[in-house]
Amino acid sequence: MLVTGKDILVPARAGKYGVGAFNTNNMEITQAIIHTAERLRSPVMVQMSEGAIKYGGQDLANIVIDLAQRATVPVALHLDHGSSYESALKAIKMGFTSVMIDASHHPFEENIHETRRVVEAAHAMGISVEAELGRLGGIEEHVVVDEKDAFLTDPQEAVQFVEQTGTDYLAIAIGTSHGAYKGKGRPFIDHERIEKIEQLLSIPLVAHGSSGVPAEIVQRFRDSGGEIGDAFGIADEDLQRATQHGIAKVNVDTDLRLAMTVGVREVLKATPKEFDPRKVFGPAREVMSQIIEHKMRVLGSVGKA
Ligand SMILES: O=C(CO)COP(=O)(O)O
Ligand SMILES: O=C[C@H](O)COP(=O)(O)O
Ligand SMILES: [Zn+2]
Ligand SMILES: [Zn+2]
Repeated sequence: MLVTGKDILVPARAGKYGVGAFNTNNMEITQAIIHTAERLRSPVMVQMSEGAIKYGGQDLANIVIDLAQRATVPVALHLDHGSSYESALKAIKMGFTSVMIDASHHPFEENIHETRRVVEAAHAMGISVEAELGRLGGIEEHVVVDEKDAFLTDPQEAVQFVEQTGTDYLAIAIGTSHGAYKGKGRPFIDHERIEKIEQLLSIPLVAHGSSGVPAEIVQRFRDSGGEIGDAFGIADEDLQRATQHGIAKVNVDTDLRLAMTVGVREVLKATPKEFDPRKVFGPAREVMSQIIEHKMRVLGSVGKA
């Protein structure tokens, strides 16, 4: 069933488990996400960035909405990294049930102002809101953030931010970063910071940049002709600890990008004469489903629907 992000994340925070928020860019990724959630009786959030909206538009949003409405587990359609009030409102008009306003690159007061505008409008329409405070490294939807410019979320500032904006859930910078290169080796996750924020805030917390970038998928990517450097993701143990301390929404995009691409590359490498799109793109769904299942088991959302 199609629900709001709050309907999914408030129980997750209370139940001390995480819910995967998986980015989609096409039908096959959407099917892998929602069918796996259905099979494992797990709530799930399907998210589209502004780039995905540009790529798939209302066509793709409608695929998500239709699969979500026909699902028997809770599914939210979420705008990932919305860059403006207008972008958030446009997503709501498209049928999104949760929107992020990411004004974390603006000065604190401006972030508050922009976020509060979106909260007031979204709440008037019964839609949930995610905001962000602090700055991840890596590449975000609209800006490249050099590691030196990244900064972790200040717990006291987070309290003030939530009080003044009314956001339903808050993305915090805790050491994760977007993309396949999250640092040399295991990224450092500031669990002390998470646990301080957990004590001060009762709303669901969000971890961006939470792909695990599994070595097995990276190897399959290389073996099927892909080129990738020293790729590292967040460790399962770090995610499990974070979900015990307030992290309820866990964002995953890179892992599905790698899995989808591995699925396609392996078909094209093994059967160079193949040109049936169903045979080229279809097998990737299974590769993605395995990644999604692993994440749902790590986060503890299996059976929580
Ligand atoms: O944060 C994300 C989407 O908002 C995705 O992070 P990854 O790049 O680690 O998948
Ligand atoms: O955080 C960003 C997401 O991974 C989406 O990235 P994208 O803008 O390439 O779709
Ligand atoms: Zn951001
Ligand atoms: Zn993100």
